[in-house]
Amino acid sequence: MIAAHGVGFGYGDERVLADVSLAAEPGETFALIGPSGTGKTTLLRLLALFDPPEGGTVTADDRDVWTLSRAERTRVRRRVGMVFQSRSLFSTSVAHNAAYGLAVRRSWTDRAGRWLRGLAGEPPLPESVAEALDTVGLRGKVRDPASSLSAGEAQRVAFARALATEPEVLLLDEPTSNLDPRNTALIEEAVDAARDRDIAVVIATHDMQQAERIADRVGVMLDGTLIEQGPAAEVFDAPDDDRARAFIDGELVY
Ligand SMILES: Nc1ncnc2c1ncn2[C@@H]1O[C@H](COP(=O)(O)OP(=O)(O)OP(=O)(O)O)[C@@H](O)[C@H]1O
Repeated sequence: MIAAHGVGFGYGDERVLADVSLAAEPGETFALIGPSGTGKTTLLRLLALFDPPEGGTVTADDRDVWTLSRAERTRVRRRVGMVFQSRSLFSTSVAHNAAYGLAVRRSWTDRAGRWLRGLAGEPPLPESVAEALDTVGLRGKVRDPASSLSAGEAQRVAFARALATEPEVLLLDEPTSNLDPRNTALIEEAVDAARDRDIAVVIATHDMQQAERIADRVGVMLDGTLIEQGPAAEVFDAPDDDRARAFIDGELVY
């Protein structure tokens, strides 16, 4: 649904992305791997429509999103969920945090919004919120204060918040950095569950083993360029590009 076509981007004088093309396909996990500072987050921001590209286009359903009206672009943005590296939760309950994205996206006057503002009495939680909390294994903690969660649980709530909006595209920026193996496994299971629901997942990760575990396709990013992309098995086993091979073999140290 969302695709970047030859996009470039820079911060001030620093050019960060050059001629990058990537399409998020439904029911597929695309892992963006590469050393720190090579532009993975910047590319995710373009796919999330936070920033317009400088050169190239970002399309949704084959339409250049930056030529759409603001209202149309907002509608496209609502079809995209994003989980950032730093998990920022409100100091309210797990349920409130998990429902927040849904309420903002739909309307503050629908059931989720009314409930969030304390107008709808006790939950039943909106169904997609309950399902999302199930997916990340936190249904049992709906009433707990978010401040009582471990870092791993907090990241799982952030994931549930994005999933509860029933996005068509899920953009994940290092969702398991600094997490223990159990929380990492739970997030990876949730990524697989999202993919199985036909969501297009794009995940930036430093963790090559993680990419091997969960990705259908892989893109190797170096110095702001996707130097190699293709089916995970092909990229890992026989990359065409020498620098991609060196990075995958752990020889390219930044
Ligand atoms: N808001 C910003 N203002 C100025 N420079 C920025 C900004 N965000 C990122 N950069 C620079 O752009 C480059 C690419 O950063 P980016 O965060 O996209 O890389 P990354 O591959 O995601 O890195 P990491 O894996 O460490 O998250 C870096 O040199 C970074 O310093």
